[in-house]
Amino acid sequence: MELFKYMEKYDYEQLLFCQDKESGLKAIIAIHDTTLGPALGGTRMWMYNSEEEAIEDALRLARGMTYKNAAAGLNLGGGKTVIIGDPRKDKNEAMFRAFGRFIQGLNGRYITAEDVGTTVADMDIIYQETDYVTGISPEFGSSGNPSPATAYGVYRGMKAAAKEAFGSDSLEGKVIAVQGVGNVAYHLCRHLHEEGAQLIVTDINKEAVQRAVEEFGAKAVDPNDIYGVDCDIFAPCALGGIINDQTIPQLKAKVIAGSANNQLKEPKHGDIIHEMGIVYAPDYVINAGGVINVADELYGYNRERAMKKIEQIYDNIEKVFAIAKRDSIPTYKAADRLAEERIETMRKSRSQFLQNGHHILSRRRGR
Ligand SMILES: NC(=O)C1=CN([C@@H]2O[C@H](COP(=O)(O)OP(=O)(O)OC[C@H]3O[C@@H](n4cnc5c(N)ncnc54)[C@H](O)[C@@H]3O)[C@@H](O)[C@H]2O)C=CC1
Ligand SMILES: CC(C)CC(=O)C(=O)O
Repeated sequence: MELFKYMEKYDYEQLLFCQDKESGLKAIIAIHDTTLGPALGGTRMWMYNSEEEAIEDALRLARGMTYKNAAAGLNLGGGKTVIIGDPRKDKNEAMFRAFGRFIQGLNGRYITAEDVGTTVADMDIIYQETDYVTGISPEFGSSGNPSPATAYGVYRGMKAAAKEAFGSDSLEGKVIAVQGVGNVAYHLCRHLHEEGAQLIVTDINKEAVQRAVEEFGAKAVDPNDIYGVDCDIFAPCALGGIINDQTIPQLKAKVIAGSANNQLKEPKHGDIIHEMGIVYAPDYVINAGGVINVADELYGYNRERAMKKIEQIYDNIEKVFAIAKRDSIPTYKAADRLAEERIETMRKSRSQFLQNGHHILSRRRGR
């Protein structure tokens, strides 16, 4: 990949490579856009097949955070970190302390949190080195694990999508196929079960599947079979790129609404599902509950205030559908328009984030 060419194409600000031999840290921090404020986005730890794959993931996820934070109405820009390694074997305290010092060196341009492969315990270690970390333990007055908040936002957004597709936002009796029943989807399934939905689940982790079967009466299917099951709603809650040339012809759902980041393999797949009449709730709008929750820590965490904002994901999804109709475009493009319009409006009145400017972080310093 020609890095500067790619960064120029999508207007990235900064890409950092952080290495610490003693602890084995190999981290890539990507900062996409700080027009709205400091870049906030989680840290993913994953066994990438190559450094190039890790860089691509960091860049793509960082840009997604710019759009997610903008569409959610947060005064935050977009960034993300990937750490190369096996989260089950390669973690150690020194690694996250070293990573925390690298973040501190950015002086507030980037704030981290959890993502796939990292936990509240990891954020607590990072917090020993820097204030620019969220999703830390409630014992520190913070919001803890963002997954239940993400799940609640997806549940609210799914209701809005159901209203668009079926004329009612009730999920009672709806058949919902959930791909991946990890941290987010476990809580999502709980909300759906409580509302009387019928669940079909899959996961490569058999224990996770068993838990959903036992607690929510879900029916289990093999991972390859989830796309073609008879259902009303498909909820992708594992990894990205799963709406693609191979999976689209199998889909029977009328709605796609789930937590996974970067669900569309390529933009053209958003066009294809639009033409098929599938109501797609764009990933970064529906899965913003976690970032809304951790971002509230920057004001001194208030759960009630955060949950109120997460509830509004229902309205944000409705806004996206309205723009899609107004401009006769697919919903994934409408979401981009919502985010870009907000960034452009703000760009006119402020430029890059300045730590010593007046900003939410200046309120946090006195904590
Ligand atoms: N945790 C959060 O608050 C947020 C998560 N997301 C996104 O939501 C998705 C899920 O996140 P988490 O629940 O935190 O991750 P997780 O790692 O706890 O759950 C993902 C689950 O998917 C399963 N899985 C992986 N590959 C699979 C496959 N091919 N078929 C079926 N299952 C498979 C895993 O075994 C795991 O149980 C990710 O894409 C993440 O980036 C987005 C916003 C916030
Ligand atoms: C705090 C995280 C849930 C934010 C993030 O990285 C994401 O929404 O993907």
